[in-house]
Amino acid sequence: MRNKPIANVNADLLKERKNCSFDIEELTNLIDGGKNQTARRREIENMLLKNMPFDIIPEECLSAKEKYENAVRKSVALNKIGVELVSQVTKAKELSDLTLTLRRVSDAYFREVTPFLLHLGMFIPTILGQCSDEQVAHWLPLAMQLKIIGTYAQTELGHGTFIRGLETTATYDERTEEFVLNSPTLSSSKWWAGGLGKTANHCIVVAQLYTKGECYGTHPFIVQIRDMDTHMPLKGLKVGEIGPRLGFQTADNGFLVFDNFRIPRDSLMMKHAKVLKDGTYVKIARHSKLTYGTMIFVRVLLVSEMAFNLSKAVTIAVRYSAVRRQSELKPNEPEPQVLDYLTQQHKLFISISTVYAFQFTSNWLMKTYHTVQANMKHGNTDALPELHALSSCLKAICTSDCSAAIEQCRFACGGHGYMISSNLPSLYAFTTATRTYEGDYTVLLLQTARFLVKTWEQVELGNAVTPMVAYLARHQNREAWDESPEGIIRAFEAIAAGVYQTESVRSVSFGQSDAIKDVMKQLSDLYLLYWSLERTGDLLTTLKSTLGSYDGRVYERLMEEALKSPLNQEPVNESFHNEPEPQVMDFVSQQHKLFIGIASYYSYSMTALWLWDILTKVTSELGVGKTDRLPESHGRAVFMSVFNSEMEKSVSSLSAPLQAVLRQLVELYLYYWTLEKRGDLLLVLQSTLGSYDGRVYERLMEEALKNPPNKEPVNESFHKYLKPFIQGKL
Ligand SMILES: CCCCCCCC/C=C\CCCCCCCCCCCC(=O)SCCNC(=O)CCNC(=O)[C@H](O)C(C)(C)COP(=O)(O)OP(=O)(O)OC[C@H]1O[C@@H](n2cnc3c(N)ncnc32)[C@H](O)[C@@H]1OP(=O)(O)O
Ligand SMILES: Cc1cc2nc3c(=O)[nH]c(=O)nc-3n(C[C@H](O)[C@H](O)[C@H](O)COP(=O)(O)OP(=O)(O)OC[C@H]3O[C@@H](n4cnc5c(N)ncnc54)[C@H](O)[C@@H]3O)c2cc1C
Repeated sequence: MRNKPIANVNADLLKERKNCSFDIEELTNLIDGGKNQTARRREIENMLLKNMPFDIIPEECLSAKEKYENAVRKSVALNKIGVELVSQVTKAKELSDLTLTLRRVSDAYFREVTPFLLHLGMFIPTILGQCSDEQVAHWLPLAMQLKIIGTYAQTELGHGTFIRGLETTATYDERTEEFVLNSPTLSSSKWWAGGLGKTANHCIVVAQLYTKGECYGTHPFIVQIRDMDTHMPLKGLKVGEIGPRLGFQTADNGFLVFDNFRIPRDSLMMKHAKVLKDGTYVKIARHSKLTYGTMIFVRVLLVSEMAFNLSKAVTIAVRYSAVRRQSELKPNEPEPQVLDYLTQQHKLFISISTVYAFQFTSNWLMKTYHTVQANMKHGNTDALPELHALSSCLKAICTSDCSAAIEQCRFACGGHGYMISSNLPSLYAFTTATRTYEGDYTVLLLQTARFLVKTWEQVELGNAVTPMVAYLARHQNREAWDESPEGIIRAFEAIAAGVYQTESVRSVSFGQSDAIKDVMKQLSDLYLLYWSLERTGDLLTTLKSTLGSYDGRVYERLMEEALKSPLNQEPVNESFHNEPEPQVMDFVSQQHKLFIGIASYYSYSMTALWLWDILTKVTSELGVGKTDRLPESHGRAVFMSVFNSEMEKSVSSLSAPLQAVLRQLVELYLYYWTLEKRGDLLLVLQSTLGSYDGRVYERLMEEALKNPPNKEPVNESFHKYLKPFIQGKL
């Protein structure tokens, strides 16, 4: 499809393409996984192009209700073709290639996401990973042919991260051989599941399993929630749409509340545990966390999702940068393409290399995932902790880097990048959510840290560890890892870039031409160099050590540090008397995210007052500098010094405690910005989360109930599209 010559191509773009040092088709084959896969992808793309309805009015110009209905209309058309194609496939590998192609092509039809994302991304994988063989035989064909539409409802108003804290209960009633589902509190309302608000008629519900008076922890259940004919919510359920959000606007994320809702015994997904008719609980799993399997799978998928989304953003930004000309550098000469500015290349090229870093790592991670799954089928769960640690940190880093890089791509497109039609805002809104869902960034990094600490203990005991973390043993050897720049960078490369380097080298080592190898090597080097420079600060603090100080005062420093510990500030810790659940505010990582916002507010207010008086002078000072780093540091220094001095002037008349707090804020601001470069400021609250009375869950539910989609129990798109589709009449 892309091979056809296109009329009226911008001359600058043509020129750039002519400059390409390698055969583009060869690289396309490499990305697709081979010539045949490229041909198959193009065949499917062409077929979809012929058969898919396009938008008549741009999606972004529709109302929320119209957006949803339009998304259902397009999804149903796409699903029809998808189901047909899937039914022709006989081999597992063909199915996974086809699914990936459909996933990629489907993105061309949605500015936002399809309400079927959770059906495909989590409902079907959970059936495969959590059901017994008999259950798979029953549910999978229904789900694959979209005779039922499902979602995954785990998160509640009160708990998302801490799964063990979920409050929804499933209590077994042996008289009727049913489970009774209940939402005992407001905070136990299921919240967020995609497709739940209006589309799904089935739902995987994660609930605390009770039988014979004992709680056995969280388990997944497969539950019908809407009537198959009328689509009305079943009796005993309150279900609706949660309200507008940053992105995911057409995903109809929903809430679900249970009131003595009864489901058959075999609704429990029984691969890893079952409840017998008489209520006896039988554990089958060899590892206690196997019920978390779908999350690992989606974390693995997300690495390739991020590669794909960033590849779209950087393609947009690079093409536009080739077309866009700005600023007359020499009189009477044409303005340069913005792509020729070094600063522009600095913004963009790292994203290109990041795409490849993510894609190669993702291919490797998916293979690792399948190997671990195959071993687990034979009863070996040894590699699961490492897979969990790997998928956690790779998911956290790639989602975070991807959304930051997409923002850079938007900045690189100037004002036009802010237009919804550029697609950059929607790509950002989609990817920034991935940093939170399927496990919050910080929480997942802490899971990996936990694994590394345990591994370190093994290393110290002299025990063997897996190849991926063997560097921990090597780095006990001071010769291999000294504090010279080379030593530090060596350590950093080994830790952070090992997979990418080896995988990219392996993938391009045969078959590929020298031209492609050169480009891949350049991208790989750029990625390594960029991150060793960006994170030099992190690497240097590795020496922030009581043991490794220059003066060798090891024992004095150990004691000094011990005395600073907050645990030593009170003789008896309150957990001796009771064990409260921590507020997330108590996590230092959370305070790190929030307190700088308060300090910044004061800094900006003080500096704004001061700036007003001496605007002219400062404007000329801010103009200095040839790169963006220098003026950024200059601006930051102005904020710091003005904040410091102006605050000092204005606090002298205040009470001592208030003075102390304000001075702490100054210190925090200064200290934070020596470590970080960015921070957020929320000046106008208008927020369900930040209300003065702290009634967060009540306000979230109140707002959700005001949501227009909840004013009608069944959306008209059910009768128009969904029902005829499910009944095979479309
Ligand atoms: C035909 C049509 C065409 C269209 C085609 C389209 C095709 C579509 C295909 C693909 C689509 C791809 C896109 C997918 C997008 C999907 C969208 C998803 C939307 C979002 C969904 C969600 O968010 S669902 C909810 C997710 N929730 C979370 O992730 C919660 C995060 N919390 C946790 O994971 C855990 O609670 C925790 C890890 C943070 C803590 O758990 P817990 O308290 O139980 O454990 P401990 O901290 O006490 O640790 C105990 C011990 O267990 C280890 N451990 C923890 N987790 C795991 C695990 N998962 N596996 C293995 N081990 C685990 C932990 O390390 C500890 O080990 P120790 O040895 O004791 O140290
Ligand atoms: C667009 C979107 C779609 C979603 N779709 C679904 C879905 O389909 N199904 C579903 O079940 N869920 C879904 N979710 C929910 C999602 O999985 C959770 O929001 C996510 O897991 C984060 O949990 P939380 O909201 O409880 O965050 P919290 O845990 O409350 O996080 C708040 C803050 O506390 C910090 N924190 C929490 N615990 C710790 C700790 N132990 N140590 C240090 N810091 C900590 C976090 O880092 C974060 O800064 C979706 C969410 C979004 C945004």
